[in-house]
Amino acid sequence: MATLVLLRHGESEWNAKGLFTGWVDVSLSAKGEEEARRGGRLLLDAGVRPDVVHTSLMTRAIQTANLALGSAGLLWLPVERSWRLNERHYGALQGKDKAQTREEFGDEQFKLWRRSYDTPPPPIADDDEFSQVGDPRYALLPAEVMPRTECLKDVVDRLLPYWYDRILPDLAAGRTVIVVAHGNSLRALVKHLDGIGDEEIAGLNIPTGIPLRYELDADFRPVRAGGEYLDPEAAKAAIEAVANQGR
Ligand SMILES: O=C(O)[C@@H](CO)OP(=O)(O)O
Repeated sequence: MATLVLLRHGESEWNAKGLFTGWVDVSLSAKGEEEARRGGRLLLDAGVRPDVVHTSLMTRAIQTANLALGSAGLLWLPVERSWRLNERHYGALQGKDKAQTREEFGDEQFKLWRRSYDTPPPPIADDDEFSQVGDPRYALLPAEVMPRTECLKDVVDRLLPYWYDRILPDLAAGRTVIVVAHGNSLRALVKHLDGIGDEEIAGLNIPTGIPLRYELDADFRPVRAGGEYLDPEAAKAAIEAVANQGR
């Protein structure tokens, strides 16, 4: 049996403003910092002690990992970071207000862009102020791999190599793993873990800052579908709030 903990970063400055964020590298809000610290205390209270942390290359996930692990007394943990755990690239929607986008394009299109499995938003132009082309952290990424937009399916495709090559070996070695990432990169991982269908995944939302624990069997399949939030009541309300963004 292996233990895997998934943690979405705390509220970011752009979550608070209701903007599509994607690969734009915004920081946590003060509330998000507190959520991250609380996430660490939840780990401590539940007796979950990760041996290794995996994060994306994005500041909000790295800050969350540091704050959560700091409050759990685990700031020393070995860490591995990868762009493959980044948030879904939101294409030309990056920097746009969610409520205004919904008003301008209608509920159907808004839902498709936000939660459908295989409809990406229009690509972002390389000279857009919210493009990541030229960002030094992606300098080693081959040009043809650098996304200009992504749907959830694209995220599954770029995340799974990291799951199989980097995370599974840690779990197989008996390590408890914590993955600190993003709403949509974690939706992609949960879809894979729980075998959620392409239609059904539209209804799944991940709250900020609340650890989600999975016990995995010998085949690295969840013992209990959906895992277990370490604060189920808070998770319920927060999931609802994510689902209702843009309304
Ligand atoms: O803007 C984003 O990058 C994501 C996560 O914050 O938003 P959504 O939940 O709308 O996919």
